[in-house]
Amino acid sequence: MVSRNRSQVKDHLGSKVLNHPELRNTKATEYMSHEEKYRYNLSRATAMLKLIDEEGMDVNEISKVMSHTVSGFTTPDGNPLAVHQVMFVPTLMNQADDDQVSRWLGDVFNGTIVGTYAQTELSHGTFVRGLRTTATYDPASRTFDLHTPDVSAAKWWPGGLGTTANHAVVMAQLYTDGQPRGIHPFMVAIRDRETHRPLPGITVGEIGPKLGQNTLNNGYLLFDHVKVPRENMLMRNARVNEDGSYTKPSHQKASYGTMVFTRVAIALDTVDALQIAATIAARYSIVRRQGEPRDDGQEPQIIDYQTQQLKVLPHIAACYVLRASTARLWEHHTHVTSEVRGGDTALLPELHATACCLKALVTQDCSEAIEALRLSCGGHGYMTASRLPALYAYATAGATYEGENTVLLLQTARYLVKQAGGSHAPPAAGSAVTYLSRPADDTPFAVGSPAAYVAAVGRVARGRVTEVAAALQADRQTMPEADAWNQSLVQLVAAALAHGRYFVVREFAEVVSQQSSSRAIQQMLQLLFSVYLAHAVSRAEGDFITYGGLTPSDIRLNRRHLLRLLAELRPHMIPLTDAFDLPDRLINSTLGAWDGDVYRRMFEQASHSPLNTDEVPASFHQAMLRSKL
Ligand SMILES: CCCCC/C=C\C/C=C\C/C=C\CCC(=O)SCCNC(=O)CCNC(=O)[C@H](O)C(C)(C)COP(=O)(O)OP(=O)(O)OC[C@H]1O[C@@H](n2cnc3c(N)ncnc32)[C@H](O)[C@@H]1OP(=O)(O)O
Ligand SMILES: Cc1cc2nc3c(=O)[nH]c(=O)nc-3n(C[C@H](O)[C@H](O)[C@H](O)COP(=O)(O)OP(=O)(O)OC[C@H]3O[C@@H](n4cnc5c(N)ncnc54)[C@H](O)[C@@H]3O)c2cc1C
Repeated sequence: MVSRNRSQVKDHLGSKVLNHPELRNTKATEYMSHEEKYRYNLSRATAMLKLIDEEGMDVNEISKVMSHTVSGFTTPDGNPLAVHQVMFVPTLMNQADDDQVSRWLGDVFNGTIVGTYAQTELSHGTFVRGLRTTATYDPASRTFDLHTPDVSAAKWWPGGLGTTANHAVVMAQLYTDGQPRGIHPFMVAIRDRETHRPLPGITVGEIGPKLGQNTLNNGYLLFDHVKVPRENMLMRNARVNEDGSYTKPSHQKASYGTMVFTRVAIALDTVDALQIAATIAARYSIVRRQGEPRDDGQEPQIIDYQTQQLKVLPHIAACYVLRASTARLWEHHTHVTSEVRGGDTALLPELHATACCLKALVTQDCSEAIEALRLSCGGHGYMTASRLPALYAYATAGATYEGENTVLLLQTARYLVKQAGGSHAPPAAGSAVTYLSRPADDTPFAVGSPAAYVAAVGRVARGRVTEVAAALQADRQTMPEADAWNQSLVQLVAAALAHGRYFVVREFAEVVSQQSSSRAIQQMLQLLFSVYLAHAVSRAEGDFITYGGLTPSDIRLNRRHLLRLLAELRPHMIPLTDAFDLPDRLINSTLGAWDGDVYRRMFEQASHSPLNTDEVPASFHQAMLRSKL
C-alpha cells in the first residue's frame, strides 16, 4: 500500500469495508441509546483498525484512512479511535525518541495501548501556554509529578478519553530545576491495561452529548499527584536529564507539531464531507420536480431554477478546487516534516501559517456550503436520513477543534504582517508569500479570463495584508502592542482569509495548466475554475472594488457571467459528482442514491421509527390519556 495516493487508499479501503464481514452490514443508529451507539461505533472502529493492520499500512496511510468517505460509513456517529489514530500515534512517531518508539509502538500496534491526545482543559483550549496541568520533575525519584491544581484545569475534550483510551499523551507545564519550561508532552497510563479501571490518582470520564459526532467519546481527566517515570516525557525534541537539567528543543514550538499535522489532515478530510453533500444535493435536485408545469407538461426539475443552481453548483466547483489545494498542502507538509526531522526548521513558520489558514478557510467554506446544500434539499434535507445534518455537524466541528478558526487565521495574519513589514526571515524560494514583496500584479480585469481573476484575488490579498500591516504599525506607535493588535483583529482575519483564497486559486491554476491528459478534461477544469472564481468575487464584491481593481461595472458583469457559467455547468453536474466515485452505501442518504429512488427510500426509513411499531404506541395511553383526566 505504501506508494498509493490518498484517493487510491480511499477507493481500496472503501471496497474493502463494503465487503468486510464485520463492517459491510450497517444498522440505523438514530434510535439507539448513547451507550448502544458507542458500542456499535467502537466495535466497528476496532474492526477497521484490524483491517488497517491486515493491510500493513504505515502511520502516514492510517491518516489517509481517516477519509470521511470511509470513516463516515464505518463509524457514522464519530470514531472513538480517531484521536488515537490521527493524533496519539503520530505524536509518538514524531515526538518520542527512538528508544521510546521501540518501547511503546509494539503495544500500540498490537492494540494493548490505546491512546488519546490530552491538551485542552476546561478553562484553556486556544491559549496553549496558559494550560495549568503541571509536570514537576523530582531528580531523587526520577519521576514527574502530574497534577491538576483545580477543576478548571481538568483536561476536557480529548477524543476517546471518555471510556476508550488506556493511555494519553498529556500536554503539561514542565517544571524542572525549579524553573517553568513551558508545555511538553508526557506519555501517561490512565487505565489498567487488563481491567480498564482508572489507575490510582486518575479521575476520568465522558463529557456528554454534543451537536454531532457523539461517539468520538470526548472525555475529562484529572490527576492527583500521579507519578510518571522520567522516561515518559517524549524526548525527541526537548529533554530532561536524570539530574533535572533541561535541554531545549531545536524549535521553540516543536511540541506543537502534532497540531500542524492534524490541521492539514482536517483540511483535506473536510473536502470529503463536502463531496458527499454535493453529490446528495446534485442528485436530489435532478429528481425533485416542483412548480408550475412547463410546456412538456412536467413540473420543472428544481435544478433548473437559477437560484437552485447558485445554491448547488458553486460548491461542486469548490470540491475540485479545494481538493487540489489541500492535497498540495499535504505534500508540502510531508516535505517540511522530513526537513524538520533532519534538523532544518527554516520552512516550519510558513508551513504553520499555511496550515492554519487552509484549515480555517476549508472548514469555514465547507460547513457553510454543506448548510447551503442542506437548504437546497428543502424539508427533506432536514431529515437525519438525508445525511446532510451529520455532514454539517462533522464539518462545523472542524471549525473549532484543532485550533478555533479565528485564532488560526490570526496566526497566519501574524506571519503575513511580519512578511509585509520585512521583520521576518525572507521567504524561501517557492514560498506562498513572495507576492507581498513584489509590485502588485496589474493584469487588467476581464470577465472570462481566469488569469485576470487570479491576479485580482492576489491584489485583494496584497491590499488587505499591506493595509492592516500599516494600520498595525501606526497603532504600535501610540498604544501597547496588545491594544494595537486588538484594534486590528477583524482586518487581520480578513487579510488571512484573502491570503488563503489566493493560495487556493494559485494552486488550482497550476493544476489546470499542468493537466495534459485530455482536452475535454482541461476544458471542464477551466469551467469549474471559472465558476469558483466568479463565485469568489460575488461573495466579496466590496473587497474586489476596494483592493482588487474592479469597477462597479466589472462587478455587474461578473454577476451575469457567474449565472451564465452556472447554466453552462448544469448539464455536467451529475457526471461531475459521479466522478467523485462514491458508492451509494458510502453516501448513505435517502436523497443521494444513484438511482434517484428518493421517495421509496424515505418511506422505507420511516418504517424504522419505533413509534410506528404499534398502531397506537403505549406512550399515548401513558402520557396523553392521563393528561386528559
Ligand atoms: C485524517 C483526517 C482527520 C480528520 C479528523 C477526524 C475525525 C475527528 C476526530 C477528532 C478530532 C480531531 C482533532 C481535534 C483535536 C484537538 O482539537 S487537539 C487541541 C488543539 N488545540 C489547538 O489547536 C490550540 C490552538 N492554539 C495554539 O495552537 C497556540 O496556542 C497558538 C494560538 C498558536 C499560540 O501559541 P503560543 O505558544 O502562545 O504562541 P506564542 O505567542 O508564544 O508564539 C507565537 C510564535 O510561535 C509560532 N508558532 C505557533 N504555533 C506554531 C506551530 N505549530 N509551528 C510552528 N510555529 C508555531 C508562531 O508562528 C509565532 O511565531 P513568531 O515568529 O513569534 O511570529
Ligand atoms: C468535537 C471536538 C473534539 C475535540 N477533540 C480534542 C482532543 O482530542 N484533544 C484536545 O486536547 N482538545 C480537543 N478539542 C478541544 C478543541 O481543540 C478546542 O475546543 C479548540 O481549540 C478551541 O478552544 P476553546 O474551546 O478554548 O475556544 P475559545 O478560545 O474559548 O473560543 C471562544 C471564542 O473566543 C475567541 N478567542 C479566543 N482567543 C482569542 C484570541 N486570542 N483572539 C481572538 N479571539 C479569541 C475565539 O475566536 C472564539 O470565538 C475538541 C473540541 C471539539 C469541539
